[in-house]
Amino acid sequence: MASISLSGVTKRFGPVTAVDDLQLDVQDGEFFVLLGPSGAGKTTTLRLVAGIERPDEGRVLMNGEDITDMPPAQRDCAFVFQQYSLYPHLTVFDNIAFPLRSPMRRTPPAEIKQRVERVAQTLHIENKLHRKATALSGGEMQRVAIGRALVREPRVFLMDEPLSSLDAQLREELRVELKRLQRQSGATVLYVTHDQVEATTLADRIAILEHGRIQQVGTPLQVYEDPQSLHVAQRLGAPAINVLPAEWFEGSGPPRATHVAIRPEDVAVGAGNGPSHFDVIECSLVKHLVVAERSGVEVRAHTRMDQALHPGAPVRLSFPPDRCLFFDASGQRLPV
Ligand SMILES: Nc1ncnc2c1ncn2[C@@H]1O[C@H](COP(=O)(O)OP(=O)(O)OP(=O)(O)O)[C@@H](O)[C@H]1O
Repeated sequence: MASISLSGVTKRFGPVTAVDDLQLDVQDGEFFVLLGPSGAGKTTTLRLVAGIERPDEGRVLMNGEDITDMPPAQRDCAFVFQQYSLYPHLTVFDNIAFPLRSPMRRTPPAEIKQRVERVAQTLHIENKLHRKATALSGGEMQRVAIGRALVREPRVFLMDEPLSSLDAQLREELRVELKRLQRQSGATVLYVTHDQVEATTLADRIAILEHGRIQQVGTPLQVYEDPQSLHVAQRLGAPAINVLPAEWFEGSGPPRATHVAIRPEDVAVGAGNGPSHFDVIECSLVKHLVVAERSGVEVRAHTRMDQALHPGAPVRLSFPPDRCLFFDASGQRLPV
């Protein structure tokens, strides 16, 4: 396994700067997730590490060695794509065995058999090995695609939204399996997603990417609890963090604050009328979530089981100052 570093890496496509002076350090054995919206530069970053793209500026290092000019085949990275690009005319066994049979590897047949069977067992597809790849469900096909990466035991796994084409249940199952496999093998994984649930459950560390730049790096909890910008604060959390007008907090925050944000679980909910009352718009008993409104601003808050609220009823919401995050007009976090 290996560490990966990108140092001052920029990649342009004509007028578009896809990756902009990127600084990234992924440690050996780390599950590192790049999270960001469409067009943020996530796929380009993976392709730069794989060697499919060449940076316009900056260097790519693996285990400290400069690999910027090294061809992809020599980098020993296994790529798993969003679409399971299997060979339809081959069986599951032959699809998984494919990388071991490349002229560069020349693995003996007995070893191929042993490795393919081991990987198939890990992914619970051992009884499908002799089927054609096309005779599988979507979830099974994606397992085969992941198996084809695992069988190689590469230095680094690069995974580009590998679960996004699957239905919710399969995605969850495979997510758990991927994490277990990575823990057991100690593999270095650089994983791209725009799904925050996937990012926070899989990652040892997350980088939030936007416009080709890293906004913040940290463990999921660090990024969730201590976002350095409003953009990052809004990236993690479902329902999303509440953003409230600073006028509601006059005197209790930094004077330069233009936005105040608070997580739904930090809003205190009390029944009844009062000077700070809101109108309930919606409440979900299952999720203990209330949506309330005042002066056109919607606030989401978690309620207790025993709080009987209904649409149209008044509710008192309060925002403990120690749970509020203050941001300036450019969206940067302000110290309190
Ligand atoms: N080969 C290319 N030619 C031209 N522009 C490109 C190319 N590859 C990427 N881009 C542009 O670079 C930017 C970053 O693209 P990239 O695919 O890395 O984003 P992403 O974060 O992976 O997005 P998505 O989640 O939609 O896959 C986008 O504006 C995209 O249109």
